[in-house]
Amino acid sequence: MSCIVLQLGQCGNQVGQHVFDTLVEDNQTHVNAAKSTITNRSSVDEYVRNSLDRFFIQYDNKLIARALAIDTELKVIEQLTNEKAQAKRHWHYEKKCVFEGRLGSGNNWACGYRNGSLAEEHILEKLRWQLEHADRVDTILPILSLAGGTGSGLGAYAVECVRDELPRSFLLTTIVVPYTSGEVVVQNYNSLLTLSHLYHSTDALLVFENDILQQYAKKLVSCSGVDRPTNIHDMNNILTRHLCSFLQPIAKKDHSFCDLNYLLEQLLPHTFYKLLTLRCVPQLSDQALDFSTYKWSSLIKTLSQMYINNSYLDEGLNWSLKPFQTRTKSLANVFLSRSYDKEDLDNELKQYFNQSDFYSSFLSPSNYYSAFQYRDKSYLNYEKYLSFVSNCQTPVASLDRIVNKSWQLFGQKAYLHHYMKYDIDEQVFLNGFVQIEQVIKSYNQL
Ligand SMILES: Nc1nc2c(ncn2[C@@H]2O[C@H](COP(=O)(O)OP(=O)(O)OP(=O)(O)O)[C@@H](O)[C@H]2O)c(=O)[nH]1
Repeated sequence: MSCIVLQLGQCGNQVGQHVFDTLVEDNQTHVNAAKSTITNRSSVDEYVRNSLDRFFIQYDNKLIARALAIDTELKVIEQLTNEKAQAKRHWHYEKKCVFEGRLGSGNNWACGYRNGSLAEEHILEKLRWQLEHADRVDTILPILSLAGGTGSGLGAYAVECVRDELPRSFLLTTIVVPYTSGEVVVQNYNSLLTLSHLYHSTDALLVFENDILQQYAKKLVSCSGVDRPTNIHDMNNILTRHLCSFLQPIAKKDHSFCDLNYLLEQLLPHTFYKLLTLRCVPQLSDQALDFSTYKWSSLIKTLSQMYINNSYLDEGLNWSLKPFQTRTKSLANVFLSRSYDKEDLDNELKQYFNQSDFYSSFLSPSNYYSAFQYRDKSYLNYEKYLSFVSNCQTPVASLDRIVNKSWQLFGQKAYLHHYMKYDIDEQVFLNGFVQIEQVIKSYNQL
């Protein structure tokens, strides 16, 4: 089974490149592990093979990313594909799968969407090239930011085209929510329009928020003992570590690897509930990792307290909150644990996560969560790594903020003329409001 990554706009391309770097890095970590640590070499070889087949075309000893890199500006694409950048990596992009425009979309969703319609044939041609080089493509992974013009507008258009072209493939879209403030004035309009279009055309939306990524990056930089400001690279590192922990192979109880679609089916019990979040532990800087040991019980306890606090971070938690005071409810959950140790986590997970207060009342206890373990290799350079993917209420606060801020502008008809120039009229906005308000309401009723 293969996956194709659709890198859309500046953010999508920068994050997408990090994703492939991280996948390759994870596939290589066992090479340096002590021989005694790896007790099942053939399973690890199978893991690496499985990951490479999923994300790379292997040709003539080279790894070609199963990716489309699409932007309407040259800058980022050039940075990704120039010879110097390609020479540093163990993998590269196929030139035929790169599309760069010349004009950008000027942070205007409507302009991006129009650019998407102009680029449709080029995008589909590149997609078909990738399809021809895969035995079976089950999952398409678009990555984009909600706020710019290209990722959001052209991205929304491209995802609709892919949906029409591949009606049976799973579309899992990674979205990056802009900072709450300090960016472009129309970011909430762009976000609203992107969300409402993607909610139609994709099966699931995996939500990352720049405010949280920045807070997380600050925490890691400050505990690494280095005095420097955080940058976008730190944030993308965190995002992709989370994301790849979900994308890399994981085993079922019978030790066979499961497809990504199998995990997604566990997480999407109802077609209307598409919002996924990822919480991972431990949250340590690379420098701190070398000096840290931790137990599964403490990782699971921390994760449950993060959930109770409705927080993505393990810092600043209110430890006195009890499960009945949980600030979020969920509809479906998946745990993915990776390590070299053979411990079974079932009892620990039960102790902390068999809490009816965590879940929607629709759920029966047997459906609270599913757990998957891989115990023949750890993830990257972590001794143990636990990822918790959840279809829960957490992202609703961001959606609510986007809708409210958009209403404030829309009420005064502010900036609408920028959108009308590209045939996006008030009705398109009103449809977007109705749709996302319905999503918020449905999640709030869980
Ligand atoms: N996490 C993260 N956010 C990014 C990155 N690059 C841009 N952003 C965010 O993405 C939003 C802007 O979107 P971009 O992807 O830069 O813009 P674009 O989609 O290329 O659109 P145009 O510039 O209008 O052509 C802002 O919220 C930025 O904070 C990145 O590498 N990582």
